[in-house]
Amino acid sequence: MSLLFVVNPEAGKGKAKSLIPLIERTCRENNVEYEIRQTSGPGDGTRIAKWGAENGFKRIVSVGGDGTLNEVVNGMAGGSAALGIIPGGSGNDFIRSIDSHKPLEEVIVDVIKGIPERVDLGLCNGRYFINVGSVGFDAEVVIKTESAKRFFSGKAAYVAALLNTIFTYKGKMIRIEVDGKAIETNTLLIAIANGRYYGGGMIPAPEADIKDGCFDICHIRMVSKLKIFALFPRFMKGKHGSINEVSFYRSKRVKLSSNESLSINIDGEIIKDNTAEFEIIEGAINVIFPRK
Ligand SMILES: Nc1ncnc2c1ncn2[C@@H]1O[C@H](COP(=O)(O)OP(=O)(O)OP(=O)(O)O)[C@@H](O)[C@H]1O
Repeated sequence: MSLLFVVNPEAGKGKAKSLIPLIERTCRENNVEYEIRQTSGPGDGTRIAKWGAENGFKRIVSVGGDGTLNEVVNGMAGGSAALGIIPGGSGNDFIRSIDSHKPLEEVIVDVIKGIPERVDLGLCNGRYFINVGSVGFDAEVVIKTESAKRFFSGKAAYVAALLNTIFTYKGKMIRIEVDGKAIETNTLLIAIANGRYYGGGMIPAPEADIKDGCFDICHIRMVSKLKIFALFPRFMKGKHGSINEVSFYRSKRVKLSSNESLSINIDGEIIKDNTAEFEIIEGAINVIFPRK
């Protein structure tokens, strides 16, 4: 059996790269053939994973955060190789949905010995995602965090972006088509969830299941700034369901459109478009699960 490790050397401020000696040692100890390739910039994870899928690697392993994982997924979707995940980024939200809280050494052994199981993927405007797509407040926070990184590091950049967004975000008029119904409303955010956790462990859709063939969709209508402060801690814990402005849907497809350009957050990466068409692709990828 051959494994390909796709390592983003920049992920987690070098954390993913620092795992290379441990990966090499664990593979040698387990007598498996392996190859390690490092990404050289955005998009390279997709290219390397595609190359691996076309060249007979049975297991392709993302070593980085959710951005690297998204790129690897886009390179191997539709093929028969199984996806392994080693958390080495600053954001490692998807892996929380497959419930691995083991030490990294054991995670690497799991990637070698774990059993692959079919998991759903989302497709948005032609691009695959494995975790969560969203539009609105949280996508603005992602954009602002990137700019804040010029002045602050890590968590401080995120907190600065969050506060800035709370004070400046005015809502987005979005038309939402789901299950043959359409609503148009001023929206705080809409999250289209395959995985259960995003944005550093927040829980937009507490019932989301990566194997159920459906998205869990959380829509929150625009609320006052004061209410955003009240809502936020509940959203973090997935306890926002009883709030009036919150609605949940479960569906295989959802279409969002607006007269303005929408910032669409796909597994933490932003794309811009006036429409976002989401479709679930049931059992589209084999993911290696940790051994019990
Ligand atoms: N060699 C490289 N240099 C710079 N960026 C890279 C390199 N290789 C990959 N990338 C980009 O790094 C991005 C972030 O990676 P990832 O999300 O895995 O790590 P992270 O540490 O969790 O990052 P962040 O928290 O900043 O999103 C990816 O979208 C990828 O395109």
